[in-house]
Amino acid sequence: MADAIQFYEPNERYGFFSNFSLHSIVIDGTTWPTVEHYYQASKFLAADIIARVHHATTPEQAFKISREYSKQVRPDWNSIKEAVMMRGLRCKFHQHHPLAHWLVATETQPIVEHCYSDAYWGDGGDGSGQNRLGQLLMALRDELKNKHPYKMIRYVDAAQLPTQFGVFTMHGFVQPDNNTEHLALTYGELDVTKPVLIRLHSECLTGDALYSLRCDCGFQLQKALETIVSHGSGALLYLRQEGRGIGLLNKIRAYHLQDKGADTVEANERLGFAADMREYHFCEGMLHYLEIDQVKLMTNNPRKVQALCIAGINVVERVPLQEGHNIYNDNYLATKSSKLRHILSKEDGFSLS
Ligand SMILES: Nc1nc(O)c(N)c(N[C@@H]2O[C@H](COP(=O)(O)O)[C@@H](O)[C@H]2O)n1
Ligand SMILES: [Zn+2]
Repeated sequence: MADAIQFYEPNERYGFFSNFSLHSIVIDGTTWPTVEHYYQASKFLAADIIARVHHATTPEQAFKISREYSKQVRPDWNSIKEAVMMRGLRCKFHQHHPLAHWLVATETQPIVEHCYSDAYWGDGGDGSGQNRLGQLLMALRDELKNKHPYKMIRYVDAAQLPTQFGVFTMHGFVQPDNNTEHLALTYGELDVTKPVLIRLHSECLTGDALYSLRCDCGFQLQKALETIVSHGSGALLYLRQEGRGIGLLNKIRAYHLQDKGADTVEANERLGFAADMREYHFCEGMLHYLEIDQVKLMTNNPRKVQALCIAGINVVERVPLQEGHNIYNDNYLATKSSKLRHILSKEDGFSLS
């Protein structure tokens, strides 16, 4: 059996599982500062007691106040307390998207509230308790894992990524249907109440890492990261769709055909592929994790704009990203413009040599 995750203090690694973690929830139009406030207040029918618990300054206070009124707990409490707790948990995890992704990321690990003072919700400290809170969290995990968007993308972990432009946070994901690994690089505090500056960047090993002049990818990647840093915040989704989705070795085959005169679309087609094999549906899940639903999108590619719109993301602005035009990618960019409908305009600095 996988190692159990034990949680208790809200400031520890898995502290977000605690009902004392500072994640507010909205239930029937009322905002509760924590699940603990909601759970403790639900024990009572008297409006003045509910209000006192509701307005407690901390979850610890909410717990303490509720104990003061232990004689006035509603008579049916024992029969409804699990449902109340589950409702609070569902609201917390549905209303704070990263928490839900972190919960699903624990896969099949047992989740245990390690608590000496509680043998009902917790494990009683020695493992003899019922761990009902851990059980409900695992039940919620089972509910979520096969649902949209957790089915299309799985969050795995995050770490710092210092770059020459600034220090980003790198969030790792896996696409379960084909095991492809993707990244989201975020910079600064994302204010998701406003459109977030983002880039969907498809992997191009040759351009991004090997300084190729055959395309514009490396230049666009650099410019996008620089722009995000100078803007103060934003996100770059690095999508592992090498070669417009045909893979690196097929891209070499396509380049070979282009060396013999084919354009970038003809080369793909001669190899038996569509001009562009990429899909973007899973980006919706990555943006869901980041709680982004409105964006300013850095791209020249209308398919990326369209894909986000289909995914329900509000693309309030397309920010042109015309970078790295040179004699080696002149024909490539011209074909991107004429056949793949990339928006490359004179006003934004594009002109064929
Ligand atoms: N299949 C293929 N043929 C070429 O000639 C190419 N240069 C590429 N490059 C890939 O295109 C993607 C970037 O295009 P967008 O600017 O995002 O439309 C990226 O996956 C490159 O590897 N592919
Ligand atoms: Zn490229």
